[in-house]
Parts: sequence; structure tokens; C-alpha cells
Amino acid sequence: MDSEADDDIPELISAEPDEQSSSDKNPIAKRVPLTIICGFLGAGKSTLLRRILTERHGYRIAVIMNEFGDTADIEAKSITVDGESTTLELANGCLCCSIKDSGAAAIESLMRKQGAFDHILLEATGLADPGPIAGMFWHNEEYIDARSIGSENGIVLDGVVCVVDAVFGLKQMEEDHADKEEGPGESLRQIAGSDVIILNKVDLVQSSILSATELAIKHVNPVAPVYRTVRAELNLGHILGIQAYSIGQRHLSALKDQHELQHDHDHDHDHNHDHEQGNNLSSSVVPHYVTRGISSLQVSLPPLSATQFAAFDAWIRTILWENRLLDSVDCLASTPDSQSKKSPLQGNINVLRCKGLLILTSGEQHVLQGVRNMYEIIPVDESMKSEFPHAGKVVLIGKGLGEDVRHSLLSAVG
Ligand SMILES: Nc1nc2c(ncn2[C@@H]2O[C@H](COP(=O)(O)OP(=O)(O)OP(=O)(O)O)[C@@H](O)[C@H]2O)c(=O)[nH]1
Repeated sequence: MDSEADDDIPELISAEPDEQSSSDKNPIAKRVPLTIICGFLGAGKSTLLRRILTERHGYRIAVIMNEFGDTADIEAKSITVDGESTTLELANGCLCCSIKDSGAAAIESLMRKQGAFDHILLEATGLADPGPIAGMFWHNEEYIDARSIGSENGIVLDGVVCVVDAVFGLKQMEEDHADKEEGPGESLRQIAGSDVIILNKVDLVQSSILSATELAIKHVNPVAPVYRTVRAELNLGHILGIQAYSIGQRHLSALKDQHELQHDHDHDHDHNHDHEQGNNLSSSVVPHYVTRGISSLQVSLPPLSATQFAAFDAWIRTILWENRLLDSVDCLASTPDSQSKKSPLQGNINVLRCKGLLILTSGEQHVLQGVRNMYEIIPVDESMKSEFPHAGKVVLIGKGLGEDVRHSLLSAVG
């Protein structure tokens, strides 16, 4: 987009917060969007960050490179700042902060020291699972509430971006398949938990490998658009400000009809290739190892009555909170406190991410958003309804999502 920026010598400018470039510029964003960048080891995460730091976009972007590697037990308050941080301000207003082992506390410290940013990028390590990190920032009052982080602006999770290595991606997914005791490996979890996928280093592989890799990615995560890049060159609008966790015009784009997708690209070299693959993800053409790991399930839903809507809530709650399918006994008593009637686990279901649009017979529309066992169902504002598809649909990404899950959902709302 701005390749000449690479040749410019960065000017030194004041590191004091610039009132013009803070949230005043964007009155909607009283909260600072945060994007998590994850990806395979060596896939091109730093290349992407460098590119963002050298482009003249005029935003104050804080980039935090840290060690969010051990994400299994992330607790915002248990992470401490080690005091060692380096901040470099570049000519385009970006702040590059290198803070190790500090996670959430690093962001608090940064917000206090530097004031508001237009955007925060958080680079996870190559082995990080983005799910728990996203869960930490999604609906976490500690970050939503500006005062608690000592800043005039709180933080809102904007999206999770995964950089996949076009050379080794397929091999990596193969190695990470689910034969292991501990379940699917990091690469599959990274793809599953992301809102946008960058398939990088496409200059190094044949188109047949690219297609196979993209097909495998799409099988794991059919919701995230895939952009093919060389040295992470892509329109930053594809990865920043995507509002993947709010009811925006864009976050449910992947749930739109294929017809709409075909007309929703910009003919840049980095456009997404959904239409080329045709979303034809039958298991016969998907490598078998992927289907043994994390996969996805899309279920179309008819307009729901109020009772069916309540049944859907009970069904999703059961699968997310108890890793099992709702059975007929539950359906008869589908109230939040009917826990005692639940039957034992019916298999090893583990949903990492879910999205959906629920259409009600009354005309109401509701959006489903879920990360791990957290979920919300939010009504769509009247003014935004035309932006959304006209049919209900739910997409689940995770483990153990066979046809029995589809049948269970359809019978729960049937
Ligand atoms: N040919 C080619 N090389 C690339 C491309 N993108 C990145 N590279 C090179 O690949 C190597 C790894 O890129 P990085 O950006 O450091 O990868 P990373 O994901 O940050 O690596 P880790 O932090 O170690 O996980 C570097 O030598 C880059 O110059 C690309 O699209 N094409």
C-alpha cells in the first residue's frame, strides 16, 4: 500500500500523547481496539508488524511483543510486569513496545504511561493458543472500564489474526493432528481461534500447495477470510478495525451467502479466496488428518419461535459449558437451573469458537458470539438488519463436531 515508506528515514517525534491522533479522531472508539496476532513459528508475524509500523496510516498504534506463550492459566491479575520495557516511537506515530513476560499488566502499564492509542497490537508467541488470550480481553470489565487501567480509554477486543506459513502450514497442521493425548496442536488451535487468516510466503510455493493449504484452513475455520500475501503485504483494513466481536457490518460476512461473498472482494492481490475454493468442503477432499483434529460445523436454522429460541440457548449453553449435547430430557426442562437433570458427557466435544445469526419468527434477529465457554446472544439493531443474511445459521469450530451435533441442534429447536 505504501511501499515507499520503507525507504524513509524515521523522524524522531515527541512521545507525548498527541491529542489529535487519539480517540478524538474516532469518536466511536472511546475504547481502544486490541488485535491479537498469532501464527506459526517463523510464519511472518514480525514481518507483518514491521509492515504496520512502517506504513503511513496516521494512527498511534502500540505494538506489544511479549511472551504470552503459556496461556493455559492466564489470569489478568496473576501476571506481573518485570519492569523491563523499551518503547520506540516511529515517524508514523506507531509505538513499538517490547515488554516481556508481562501480558495484560504490560498493556495497563503502557496505557498509563503513554495515554490513549488508536490501536493496540499484541503479538503472541508462535506456540500460543489465542483462545484464552482473546477470552481475557473479551467482555472483561477490567479492560472495558477505562478507570481500572488508569487511562481515559478502556480496551475492546477487535479481532484475532493468524499468520500461516504457506511453505510449512500443511505439514504443521499434519503434525498437530489430534492423535495426541493432549488434543489438537497449536497450529490448529490458532487457525480455529482466529477471525482473519493471512496465508503468507505465497511466493515460495506452487499454487497447488496453496490451494491444499487453504482448503485445510477452511475446513478448520470456514468463518475467517483467508488472504494470500507476500511479506504480509495486505490492506490493513482487512485486519484492523474489523470489530469481530461486536455487531458490526463486517463480523458476520462469512455467514453471508456465497453469492454475496463473490462480490465482496476488491481485486487486490490480497483478496480473499473464498470464491475460488467455492466453500466446497466435503470431507472427501479434505485431508483426513485435519478431520481428526479441529473441524467446523455449519448448521442452517429456520426462523425460530420464542420457545425454539429458548431451546437454542439451552442447547448452546450445554455444549459450551458441559461439552455435551443437550438431550431430550434437557429439552423438556430447558431452564438455566436444570443442571441436576443433565446426563453424563456424550463424547468429547470442545467448541473453541462459535458465531451465528438467529432469525426469529417475530422478525427479530440475534447474533451469537462465542469464545471457548463464553458466549453472548445479542439482538441486532433495527437499523442494521439489512446488512445481515436473511437465513439463520450457526457455525461451530472445535473438536468432536460430527453430524450428531447437527442433528442434536436441529432436534432441540425442532
Ligand atoms: N520469501 C518470503 N520470505 C518471507 C515472507 N514473509 C516473511 N519472510 C521471511 O521469513 C522469515 C521469518 O519471518 P518472521 O516475520 O520473522 O516470522 P515470525 O512469525 O515473526 O517468526 P517467530 O517470531 O520466530 O515465530 C524471515 O526471514 C522473513 O524475512 C514472504 O512472504 N516470502
